[in-house]
Amino acid sequence: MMRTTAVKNATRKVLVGWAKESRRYLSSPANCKHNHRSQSQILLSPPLVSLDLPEIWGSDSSHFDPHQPPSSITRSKVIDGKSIAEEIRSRVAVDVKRMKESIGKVPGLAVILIGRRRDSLTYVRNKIKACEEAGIKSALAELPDCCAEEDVMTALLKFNEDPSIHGILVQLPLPEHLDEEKILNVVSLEKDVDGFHPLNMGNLSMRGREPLFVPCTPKGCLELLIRSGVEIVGKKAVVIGRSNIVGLPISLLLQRHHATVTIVHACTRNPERITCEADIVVTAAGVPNLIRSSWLKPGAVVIDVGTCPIEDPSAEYGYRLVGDVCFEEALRIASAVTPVPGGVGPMTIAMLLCNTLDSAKRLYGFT
Ligand SMILES: NC(=O)C1=CN([C@@H]2O[C@H](COP(=O)(O)OP(=O)(O)OC[C@H]3O[C@@H](n4cnc5c(N)ncnc54)[C@H](OP(=O)(O)O)[C@@H]3O)[C@@H](O)[C@H]2O)C=CC1
Ligand SMILES: Nc1nc(=O)c2c([nH]1)NC[C@@H]1CN(c3ccc(C(=O)N[C@@H](CCC(=O)O)C(=O)O)cc3)C=[N+]21
Repeated sequence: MMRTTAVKNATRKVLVGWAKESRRYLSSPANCKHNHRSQSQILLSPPLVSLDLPEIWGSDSSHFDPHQPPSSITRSKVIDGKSIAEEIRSRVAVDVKRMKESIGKVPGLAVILIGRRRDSLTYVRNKIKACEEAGIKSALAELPDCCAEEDVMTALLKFNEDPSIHGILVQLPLPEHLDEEKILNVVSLEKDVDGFHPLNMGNLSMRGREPLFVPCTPKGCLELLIRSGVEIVGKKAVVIGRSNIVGLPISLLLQRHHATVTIVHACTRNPERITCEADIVVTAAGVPNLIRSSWLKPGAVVIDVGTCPIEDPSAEYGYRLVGDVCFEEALRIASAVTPVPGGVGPMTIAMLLCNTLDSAKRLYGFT
């Protein structure tokens, strides 16, 4: 019963948010050329975050943060994902505390880690540490590389049924012998904080529909753009990569924010000619130094999702991460660039905490 009310409230919230955003979009002078059309003809992007984050998902890409003075929207050349993520995480922590004090519940995240890939171990460690710092409960199921699909399903079903768990993440990539599609299909839709369930992805891609969760990395990229004051409406955006978990959802999100989006992938001929016309380049290819200065238009904004581990015995864990972008070259020509590390990566984790909190709020009808 309580659950039904909570879901109804959440639905109402989305609708109210949608209507509010519609009004804002239609009344914005920048969009007045649309005003003669009927509202239903306009692709409106409703807010995607129902956490009490700033109203940053508005269709006009302008953002408003009730906790920050407007002067905080500054454009520096290096987009500092680490500090933006820290700010979001501390606000999640405040909300978690408020939830605990008022209803005696905290959000819970379960992570399923299969095998011992070095990078996966680091990411999972970081996610669990971030949960602890935000007051979110975490549970880790570690399975050996050679585990059977059934073992994964058992762990998944246990978390699906556990009322103290509001988010479930199956760390990818999985070992070769496991069927990723089959496994991700089993994650409860209401706990799919990664947003990888086909129904969440489908709703993200369809006009007029709302996913319960938006994938963390794509959401983090948009958050970085919006918080850095980058205008998206009507801009030419190029996304490099079309994977289900990064490239595709990023392109869908940019489209929801009214960018004109081109997708570049491994079979694209002459990608450089396409990227050098873009106002915004989001790259998620996993190819170190793919993006040279000749690939960029002067003044472009560059979001580097790529994280390639490169052997480095002098680094703490024996490797360091490099992005897709030749950072020094990009700095010379772009108006803003995200670094690797310290750009999109920390935002992915911050968005995971947001989605987990959001999930718990939705379940308990807590606002
Ligand atoms: N910072 C973060 O939080 C995260 C970072 N990542 C990183 O982002 C990168 C991409 O991840 P993911 O999407 O999972 O990787 P995938 O390998 O699944 O996808 C890579 C995509 O890039 C395309 N691609 C590969 N090489 C080229 C090229 N030379 N030119 C143009 N396109 C190319 C591929 O094209 P095609 O489809 O034709 O094969 C594919 O669509 C990786 O480095 C990963 O580590 C991933 C998740 C989160
Ligand atoms: N189900 C699932 N969901 C994911 O979101 C997911 C995944 N599987 N598999 C792997 C990719 C990769 N990913 C990153 C998360 C954080 C950083 C991150 O925090 N990076 C830090 C550095 C990390 C470090 O090395 O210490 C940075 O860029 O500054 C990077 C990458 C999430 N992924």
